[in-house]
Amino acid sequence: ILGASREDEEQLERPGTLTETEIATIQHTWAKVYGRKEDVGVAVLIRLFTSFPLAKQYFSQFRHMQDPGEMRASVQLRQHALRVMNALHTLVENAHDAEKTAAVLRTVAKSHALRHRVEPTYFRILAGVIQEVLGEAFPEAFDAEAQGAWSKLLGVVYWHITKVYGEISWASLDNTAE
Ligand code: HEM
Repeated sequence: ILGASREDEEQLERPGTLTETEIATIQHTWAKVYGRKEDVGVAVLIRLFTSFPLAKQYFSQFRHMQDPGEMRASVQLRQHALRVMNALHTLVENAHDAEKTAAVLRTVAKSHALRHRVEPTYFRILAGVIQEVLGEAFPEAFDAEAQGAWSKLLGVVYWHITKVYGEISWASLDNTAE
């Protein structure tokens, strides 16, 4: 999957803009999630790192950890969990503002490509994990309609991230690394 991903990313179609109803659904469900942002964020990252252990490689302080209990105690993991949740919060609050959305995601994409050197595929994987964990943690709120709206929002996130990775020629950076 990892090897094939780069071509898929280049062919990504721009997702449609969110409708008013979808934005309302996202903001309504997010209010519940955000009330428990630290727990939810940590649960998302633990799921990411246990289901996709290679995703840990980028984190100096827990790349060696196997035990979810040990991960839970990692300050670096908790910090990144909160950063992801805070960024999502900004995106949800500004769902009507396409420029703000693009600007937030540009900053994230640039630092992750240039400084952290994260393969863009992990953003798609993380989007799937977020959707899965939110659906499990809030089954009543995340009905089929909410799942559809969230999948569209996360598609928008991933579209922006891969667009910026493409602009800074991630692929050629990657080839010349080390
Ligand atoms: C929507 C998804 C994500 C958001 C909003 C996000 C956000 C952030 C933010 C705000 C920071 C700190 C500031 C910076 O360096 O830019 C950060 C750091 C970092 N992120 Fe992410 N991130 C996301 C996904 C990922 C993924 C998928 C990975 C790797 C699997 C990753 C790996 C890292 C690493 C290694 C750091 C540095 C950690 C440290 O120095 O403690 N991020 N992220």
